[in-house]
Amino acid sequence: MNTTEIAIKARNLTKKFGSFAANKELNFDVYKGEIFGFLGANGAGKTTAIKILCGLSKPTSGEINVAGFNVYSQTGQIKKNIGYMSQKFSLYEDLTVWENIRFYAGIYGMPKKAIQEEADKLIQKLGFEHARDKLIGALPLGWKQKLAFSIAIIHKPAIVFLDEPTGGVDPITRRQFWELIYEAAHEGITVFVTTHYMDEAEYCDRLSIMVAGEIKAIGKPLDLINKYEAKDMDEVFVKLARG
Ligand SMILES: Nc1ncnc2c1ncn2[C@@H]1O[C@H](COP(=O)(O)OP(=O)(O)OP(=O)(O)O)[C@@H](O)[C@H]1O
Repeated sequence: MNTTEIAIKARNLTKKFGSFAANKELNFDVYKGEIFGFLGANGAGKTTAIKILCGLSKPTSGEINVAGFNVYSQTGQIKKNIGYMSQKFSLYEDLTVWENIRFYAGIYGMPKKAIQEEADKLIQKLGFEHARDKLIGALPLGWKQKLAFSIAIIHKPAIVFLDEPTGGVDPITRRQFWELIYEAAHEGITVFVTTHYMDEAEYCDRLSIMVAGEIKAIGKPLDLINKYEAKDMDEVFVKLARG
C-alpha cells in the first residue's frame, strides 16, 4: 500500500432519491494498493456509492475522484481504469471458461494477442487447464468467483470494485479467493470490497462502516476493535449498527 497516492477521494459524497438520502456526506480516501472494506447492513447505501464510484450514477453533490478522474465529467476514463465484480453480476453460464475470458477482455478493449497471453497465464495460475472448454454453468460457485475476479483484473485496472464477491462461497474457497485479492493489491491494484463476512472484514487494510447512509467509523480493523472495546469486528459492527 502506498499512503501517499490516493486512488479514490470522496468529499461529502451525497446521493438523494427524491427527499431520501441513501448516501449522506461520505468522506474517505482510499490509497493505491490498499484493500479497503466498505461495510454496512443491507440497505445501508453501499451499492449506491459503488455505482457512483464506478461512473454509473451521478452523485447529488460532493467532490469525488476515482483513479484521478472526476465522477461528474470523466466517467469514460473511470470505466477504462476500473474492474468490477459482484456475486449478482458475474460470468455467462452458457459460455465456456475461455469464451468468458475472451468476451470480457474484449469489452475491456485488450488487443487479441494480449488476450491470448493473459488468458493462458490466468488459466494456468488458477489451475483451470482441464476446465478451459467447460461451460461456466458446470463449475462450482467458488471456482466461478475466483475466475470472475481474475477476469475483472485481466486488463490491469487501477482499482477493482468487488460487491459481495464471496457470497455463498465456502470458507476454504473464500480464503483462496482472498489470496488472489492480496496478490492483486501487492501488484498495486487498489481493492474496494463490500462483504457481509466479518472474518473477511478483518483481512482488509482499512474499513469503513456505514449505517443508514452515513459512515460511522473508519480505520484499521484492530484499531476499530480497540476503539469500540470489542472482541472482534462482528461486535464492532453490531455496536455501531445499534447506534
Ligand atoms: N433508484 C433508487 N430509488 C430509490 N431508492 C433507492 C434507489 N436505489 C437504492 N435506493 C434505496 O437506497 C437505500 C440504499 O440502497 P443500497 O442498494 O445502496 O444499499 P446496500 O447497502 O447496497 O444494500 P445491500 O447490502 O442490500 O445491497 C435503500 O433504502 C434503497 O431502497
